[in-house]
Amino acid sequence: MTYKLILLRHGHSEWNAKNLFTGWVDVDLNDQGRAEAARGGELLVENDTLPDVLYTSLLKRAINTANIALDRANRGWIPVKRDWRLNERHYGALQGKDKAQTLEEFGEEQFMQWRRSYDTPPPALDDDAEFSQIGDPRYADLGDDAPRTECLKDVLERMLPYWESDIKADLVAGKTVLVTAHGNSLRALVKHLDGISDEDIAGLNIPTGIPLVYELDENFQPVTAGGTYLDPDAAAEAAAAVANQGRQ
Ligand SMILES: O=C(O)[C@@H](CO)OP(=O)(O)O
Repeated sequence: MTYKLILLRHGHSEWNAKNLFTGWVDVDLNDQGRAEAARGGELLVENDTLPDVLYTSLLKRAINTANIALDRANRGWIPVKRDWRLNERHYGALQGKDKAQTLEEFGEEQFMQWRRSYDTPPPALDDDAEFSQIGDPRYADLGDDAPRTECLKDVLERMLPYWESDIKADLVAGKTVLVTAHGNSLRALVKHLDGISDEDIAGLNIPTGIPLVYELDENFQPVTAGGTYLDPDAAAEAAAAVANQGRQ
């Protein structure tokens, strides 16, 4: 008995294209992102990997990616659960900042520590800053616990309880689960599934719009380490592009 989990990072967003740190800012997909999402849906069909239930973050780039992909797979009718715990990492005071300018201003070491270290969050974002989410009704239940910045460790800690309580329960019920989320929230989940060390996770980048399928054994261990991208060549190329952001 194995479980099937599909991870899908949203397609390119307007801010990916502008090379801005995004985090919890609710930017939409651009045309490239919508095309990637549609291709993601086709890959699900071509590989006969159709989800029974969908999980998304509360951010429209993930929601719309899932809608487009599932529509293409004629699967728009499956039940949906959304939770802030699948949101992108809150990027703190870097939200809305240009990645290339940030690299230039702070240097490679600090830039990469903020982007990819496991436990160093960027400086916190002020509540009255332009790109703050404080006061956004979708996070009202969080009250004062709403994050003002997060490192990957924080993302893992807020995401894992939801994985345990909800997502795993659907897998155990025999459902093929699609999680449509973000570069860093999916890195956190992959770190957990594959048992990647705090150091090695820095080198892992998730490409946009390409389904990553995990077959998990009864202990939720991946049958194939790292899962299987439904288009491995495109995934390798796109992951390298993510790694190089800020440098073009
Ligand atoms: O800006 C962001 O929110 C993320 C994902 O796009 O960027 P990075 O890959 O630099 O963590």
